[in-house]
Amino acid sequence: MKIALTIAGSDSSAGAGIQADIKTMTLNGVYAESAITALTAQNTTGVYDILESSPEFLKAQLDAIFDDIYPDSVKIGMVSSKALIEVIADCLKERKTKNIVVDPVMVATSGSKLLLDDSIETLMQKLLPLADLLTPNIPEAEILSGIEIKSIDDMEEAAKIISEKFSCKTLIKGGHKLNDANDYLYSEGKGVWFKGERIDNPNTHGTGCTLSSAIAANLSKGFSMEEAIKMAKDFLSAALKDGLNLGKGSGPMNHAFDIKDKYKKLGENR
Ligand SMILES: Nc1ncnc2c1ncn2[C@@H]1O[C@H](COP(=O)(O)OP(=O)(O)OP(=O)(O)O)[C@@H](O)[C@H]1O
Ligand SMILES: Cc1ncc(CO)c(N)n1
Repeated sequence: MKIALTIAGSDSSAGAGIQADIKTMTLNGVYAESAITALTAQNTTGVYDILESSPEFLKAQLDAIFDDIYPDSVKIGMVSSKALIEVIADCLKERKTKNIVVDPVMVATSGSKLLLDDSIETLMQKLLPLADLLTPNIPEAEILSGIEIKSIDDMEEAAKIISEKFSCKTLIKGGHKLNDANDYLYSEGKGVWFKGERIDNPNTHGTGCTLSSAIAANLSKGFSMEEAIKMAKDFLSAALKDGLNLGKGSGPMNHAFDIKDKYKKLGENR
């Protein structure tokens, strides 16, 4: 069995973060491991508190993982402070990790900040150059590229700038902000659009985490970057389409859309 590791924050409502990553990786047929950067007290309406892991404890988690079950791919999500970013960067270099997908999480769907402003520079200098793929949404891509994104042309230009700046492939997600469900990949001098079907579902909590984890899972199974992205988008669309509607805000998707009927009997109320 192939192994994927997520290095990210915990979401107590389990729609995003570590919990979304583990569900996604598992349902995409790989074994999921996790190193937790922070606990968040979070639900569909917002992030109410954050307790960061210490750098020493994050390093201990990573050492335990890499000394024993070596991952075939790594997805990195919420990492809020400089010291944690440095621990991860040092580990990835030392362990010669492959198939690194970085989702440069800055703000949650609910609007809460998940990355400290003064850590963005460290993220750009230390972590992003180690990535094989970056998956920013539009506001994140504006910060990383330094240009404003108001059109499809701007999306293409920003992806090229980011890709050249950090020497990696860059997938800018159209998502809910611009250009529906269409995402743009810039890689080694050429660009390609991934067109998705726009699903009319306000419950998009954790879409970014899910997409990047599914890509990492697919890379660990040996698929090419373009195949991995295409399959990840199909998985995400199906999870959104299932129409789960939980919580008072932007709710989670049903990652288990494919197997829900298999266990239905066991879960039925008397
Ligand atoms: N309504 C939708 N229908 C289909 N695909 C969608 C929809 N909304 C987002 N997506 C897709 O979901 C993926 C994640 O994009 P999105 O812009 O939501 O990421 P994000 O803002 O990083 O997510 P998060 O809200 O978890 O931080 C992209 O592939 C995007 O095209
Ligand atoms: C822990 C965590 N990571 C990432 C996101 C982005 O959706 C979130 N809301 N929570």
